This record gives sequence, C-alpha cells and structure tokens, in this order.
Amino acid sequence: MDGAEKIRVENLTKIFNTGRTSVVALENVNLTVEDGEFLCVVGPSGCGKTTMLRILAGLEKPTSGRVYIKARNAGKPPTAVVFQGDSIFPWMKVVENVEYGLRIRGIPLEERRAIALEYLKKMGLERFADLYPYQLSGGMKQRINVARAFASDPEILLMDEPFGALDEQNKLILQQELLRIWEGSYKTTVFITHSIDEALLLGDKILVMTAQPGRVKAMLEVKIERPRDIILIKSSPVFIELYREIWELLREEVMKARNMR
Ligand SMILES: Nc1ncnc2c1ncn2[C@@H]1O[C@H](COP(=O)(O)OP(=O)(O)OP(=O)(O)O)[C@@H](O)[C@H]1O
Repeated sequence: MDGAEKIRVENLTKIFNTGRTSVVALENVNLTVEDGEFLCVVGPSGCGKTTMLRILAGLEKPTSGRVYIKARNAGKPPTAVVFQGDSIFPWMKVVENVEYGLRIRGIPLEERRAIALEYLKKMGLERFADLYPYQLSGGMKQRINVARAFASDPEILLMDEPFGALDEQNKLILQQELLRIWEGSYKTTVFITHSIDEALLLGDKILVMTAQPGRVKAMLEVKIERPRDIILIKSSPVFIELYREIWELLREEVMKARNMR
C-alpha cells in the first residue's frame, strides 16, 4: 500500500449462497481510502453497502478479492463499528459503555475513565455518565455509540446509517456533533447513508454504488472546506452542484433496482 493509503479494497466480490439461489452482493469492487479521509457510501437499497462494511469490519469474508487496513499501532483495534440500531449494553452505566473497548484492551480504570469522560463531554453527555441506557432517549443512546467508537481509538471507524432511525432535529444535532468530534481527530472513516445531504455534509469523498450487484459507479470529491457548518454548507454552490450530480447517478441506479424487483 502506498504511504497515504489506509484502506485498500481489491477486486472484492461477495456472493451469498442461500439454498437454491445465490446473490451477487458485491462485484469486483476496487477502491482506496486515504489516512484521515471521511468516505461516504451511497447506493440503492440492496446494493451491498452493509456487506462491504461488514467485510471491512471482519464480520464477513469476501468470496474473492481482498481488503487491507494499514495498522499504525499494534495495540489498537483495527475497526470500531456504529450500526443504526441500539447496540449499547443495557446493564452498564453510560460511562462504562463508552470505556468498554478500552477495558477489553486492559487500559487501567483511571486512564480509560478519563478518556470516556472526555468523549462524553464532546458529545454533550457528560452529566449522564452515571445513568443507565434505559434512562436515555434514542438520540442520546446513539451519541453514546458514537462516543464509544471514538473512545476505543480504532485504526478506522465504520458507520452504517448511524442516524437513520432518528428524527430530523436529532439527526441535525448528531451530524453537527459528529462533524465536530471527527474534525478534532481526522480518523479514517467509512460512513454509509441513504441521504445525499448527509454524505455531502460529512464526506471528503462520496462513493456511489450501482444497483445489485454492487460495483463502483463513481467516486466524487467534496471540495468543501473544514470545519464545516451544516447550515452554511447547504446553500453553497459546490453543495448544490454535487447534490445534482449525485442524484443523477443515483436515480439511474434506483430505477434499475426497482425494475429488478
Ligand atoms: N447473510 C446474507 N445471506 C444472504 N443474502 C444476504 C445476506 N446479507 C446480505 N444479503 C443480500 O445481499 C444483498 C446486499 O445486501 P446489503 O445489506 O449489503 O445491502 P445494502 O446496500 O446495505 O442495503 P440497504 O441500503 O437496504 O441497507 C441483498 O440482496 C441482501 O439480500
């Protein structure tokens, strides 16, 4: 891998065999993500976005091809994943949830507690540290998931529609918080979303995938300066132009996906 590359996906194909049928979820996907880059992935439903993320997380094996993640530090976990649903442990306090990854790695209590509290503070949740998840709203739980992923300090962050289930106002707040926390770390991130808006707000690059089987349709660069402001960005000419371009690319694929059903 070359010096700036953090993730390399090479000729990745994934076929699911289920009884009599087989589904080609991904076909010959090639891409690279540079160190410190935020990649957003958009594509029609069923085009293999989650499958690709699960392969990057090591939760699923490729049928053929490879993924490489360049590790800088042998002590760090290769990935941390934030899914759409609620995946925090109900029997642990908020702060214990956030420090969980560090605890698994044997980081002493005092050190891991300080890190967890720092990320809770960044997500505006410091005062809820000693509560249990059932005492929190859905939006707050998702903020805990994000704080936990950053606190575990992985080589790369993987997010699968983390804000997909939230209402519009909560989504805006979490996007803004994610931007702030990410712009303080520049952690290599792959973020799946159905929303072109969200991809443009967050991403340095946007991967547009084809309808099933999922292939790379386009890789676009979002040349909008950071730190970004969600409200200002939406009225910028770059945003409007890229939105149109991505929608044109996606519309073709969404129509294809509809005709396949
Ligand atoms: N474990 C599995 N067994 C069989 N088929 C699967 C499995 N996981 C995914 N698939 C199929 O692979 C294809 C890609 O699924 P995937 O969930 O990756 O798509 P997606 O782009 O994330 O979809 P969505 O946007 O709706 O979440 C789909 O046709 C799906 O039914």
